[in-house]
Amino acid sequence: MLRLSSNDPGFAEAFARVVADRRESAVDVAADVAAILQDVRERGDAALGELTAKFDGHDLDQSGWQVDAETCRKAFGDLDPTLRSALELAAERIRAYHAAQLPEDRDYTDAAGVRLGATWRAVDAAGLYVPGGRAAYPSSMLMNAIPAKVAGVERLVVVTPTPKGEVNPLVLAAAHLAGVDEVWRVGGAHAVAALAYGTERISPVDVITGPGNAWVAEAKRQLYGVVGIDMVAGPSEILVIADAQNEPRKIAADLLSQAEHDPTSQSILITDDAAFADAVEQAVETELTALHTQATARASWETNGVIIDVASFAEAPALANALAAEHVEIATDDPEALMKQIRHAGSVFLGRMTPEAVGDYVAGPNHVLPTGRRARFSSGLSVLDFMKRTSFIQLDSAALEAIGPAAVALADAEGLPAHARSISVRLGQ
Ligand SMILES: NC(=O)c1ccc[n+]([C@@H]2O[C@H](COP(=O)([O-])OP(=O)(O)OC[C@H]3O[C@@H](n4cnc5c(N)ncnc54)[C@H](O)[C@@H]3O)[C@@H](O)[C@H]2O)c1
Ligand SMILES: N[C@H](CO)Cc1c[nH]c[nH+]1
Ligand SMILES: [Zn+2]
Repeated sequence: MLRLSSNDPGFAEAFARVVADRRESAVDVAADVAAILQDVRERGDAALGELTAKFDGHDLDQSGWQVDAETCRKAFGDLDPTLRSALELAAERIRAYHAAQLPEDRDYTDAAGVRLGATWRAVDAAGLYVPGGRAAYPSSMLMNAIPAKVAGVERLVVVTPTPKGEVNPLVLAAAHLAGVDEVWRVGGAHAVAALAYGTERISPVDVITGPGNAWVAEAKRQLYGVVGIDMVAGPSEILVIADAQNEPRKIAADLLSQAEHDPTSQSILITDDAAFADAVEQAVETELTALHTQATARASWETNGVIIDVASFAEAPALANALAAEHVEIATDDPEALMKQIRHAGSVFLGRMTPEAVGDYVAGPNHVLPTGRRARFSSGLSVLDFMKRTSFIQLDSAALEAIGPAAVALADAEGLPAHARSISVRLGQ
């Protein structure tokens, strides 16, 4: 864990190093991933089977490549009632939030008499990555599948690893609840490759969404263009901006909530009170001992944790914008004032009673969010990631008379006479 103070003479350089390190390629997996993608492209299911045996420790021919719909339905039926209600509440809130994102088609005639518009259509097939290496993620099943359903995608294909061949029943129950069509028991970069290229068993998809570790995130990044991707959603990150009015143990718990995801996860605290910073540092130690995910959270906190004390919160927005973190929690008296100045963040959590973890499960907005400073140019997963827009144009002869000559002039200037001709022949020239 790194302690920094904005009063220190070397602060600017030290903070610049923190910003430069905010990439999941803290482990550089690009070359390994490129080799895996090529292997799956060339050898299909044979490669997928071998890589699953190597990384997840089971033989797909023995354990089964796919989980059928009846098994998912039964997993849902067998759920403990409390867990079923929790899953249903999460699903309802996620559905309601995403339904409001559905875009409207446009169709109008402008002043020149030209009819213009755009229609939104869903992709035919979506590949949904549901992580499952260190922990199982039924919540990510809902966060991927519900927006895809709302968008109107016809084929929803889930890939999810089942380490040692063990399937998590809540993940299957969530697949049933969300209306997923196929569940394949493969994970990692190889599963993403299978979705993009297709294999003997898995038909390719048009868009791949969802979160994952460094290998999954890098595979999506490299496959962009072969398929659509939502954005790069890698190991989780949290930036907490908190004043001394908070209880240190609560802020410590918030920092560890993301540290426990992955040893390469990143948790940062900005505070305006050095004594509070000390107290949170101590509280993290106490909280860590209570977690069964302690080893991962400790590795993450020790390697990537940062506590920055600033002279005033007026310094915080610039630091937050440079970090462009996946999650930003603002636990101060006037969170709104700081939020207005934060331009780059995946999602912002306002006030002392809004822990980031509530957004991971039940708030409604999507928890699949850009990491590695990509909130500078990407947004969280939405219904629009499963849709694309087609524009349309219609002219009558009066409209063509109005705007056609300008097009002819531009086509001539570009040295493209056939373009000019296709317009001028209709203008009677
Ligand atoms: N940004 C977001 O929106 C968001 C949301 C939820 C979860 N997450 C992140 O998802 C990740 C989940 O990670 P996870 O590991 O538990 O599950 P995962 O499913 O993402 O990855 C597990 C798979 O990685 C592959 N793998 C592991 N080691 C490998 C190696 N050395 N070489 C090649 N492949 C290897 C294996 O196939 C394994 O099945 C965490 O980093 C978490 O922070 C991010
Ligand atoms: N915090 C993760 C996004 O970075 C989402 C998640 C799912 N389950 C728990 N947390
Ligand atoms: Zn989380």
